[in-house]
Amino acid sequence: MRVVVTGATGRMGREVIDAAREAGHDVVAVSHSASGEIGGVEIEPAREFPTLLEEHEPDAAIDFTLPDPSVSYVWDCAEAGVPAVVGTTGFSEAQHGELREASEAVPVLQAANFARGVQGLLSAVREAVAALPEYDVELTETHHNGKRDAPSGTANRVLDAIDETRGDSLRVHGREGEAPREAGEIGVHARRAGDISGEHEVLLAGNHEELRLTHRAGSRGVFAAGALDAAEWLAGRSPGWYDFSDTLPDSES
Ligand SMILES: NC(=O)C1=CN([C@@H]2O[C@H](COP(=O)(O)OP(=O)(O)OC[C@H]3O[C@@H](n4cnc5c(N)ncnc54)[C@H](OP(=O)(O)O)[C@@H]3O)[C@@H](O)[C@H]2O)C=CC1
Ligand SMILES: O=C(O)C1=N[C@H](C(=O)O)C[C@H](O)C1
Repeated sequence: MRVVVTGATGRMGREVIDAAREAGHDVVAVSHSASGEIGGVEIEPAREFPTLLEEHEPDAAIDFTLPDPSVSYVWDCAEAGVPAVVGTTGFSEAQHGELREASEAVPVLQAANFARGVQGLLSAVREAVAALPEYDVELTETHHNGKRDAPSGTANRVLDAIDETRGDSLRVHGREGEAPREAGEIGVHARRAGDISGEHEVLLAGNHEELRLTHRAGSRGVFAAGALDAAEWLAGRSPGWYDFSDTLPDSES
């Protein structure tokens, strides 16, 4: 497969380039800030992105950047007919709308988390919340100190899954001062420290007991591998909006 990787010098960009090269894929690395070489691949300037898509005719583009450049890269993919895998998080509703609009022209797969275990976490959370409707729910996510968006994209996805199961909840982001817990609210806590790849814990408590559902990514390689799997799956699909769960085995049936 030939992949174009944007945000080449970022934490995830580097990881995807290394994983893609290791898997024997042909990589075009794109950066808005750097030149030279990365992971043994020559860096191409972001301003040339549309031309690079035309020249290299990649099977897919993989983007882990920031919301604004991500939307712009996906529009270029739509123009060039290149499938786009988007791992970037922190989009506004309007930006999400733009990605969806672009997916009318090309296949677009956006996922807040490319770790397979997070799909398991989502299923387990839905089941637990349905089985324990009266229990208090709190969500804590922990990431490295360079992360910009909070709560994480995955945390928002988990919160949406809870709401899909038990109806819209009040999300309380941290607590300070006089802040008694209200029935049904969900406390959301974002911790930033060191180089933690990503941890999400959903706590359900009631009836003098606790249930903790936790996903912990052991390294960023997990996300890179998932994004590459998604790119292989997406290449050659019809235009449309896809989810990472669509790529996993039991969704093909
Ligand atoms: N879905 C998932 O599984 C995962 C998602 N993420 C998400 O991926 C995103 C990136 O994370 P991470 O790699 O840690 O972040 P980094 O800050 O390390 O990398 C982001 C990169 O984006 C590029 N960039 C920044 N500003 C611009 C701009 N104005 N125009 C074009 N490119 C720009 C830069 O690369 P360059 O200068 O080379 O262009 C930068 O290094 C985040 O939203 C994060 O939440 C992270 C991990 C897993
Ligand atoms: O920024 C990160 O690092 C991560 N971001 C994603 C998110 O916002 O959920 C996924 C993962 O947890 C790592």
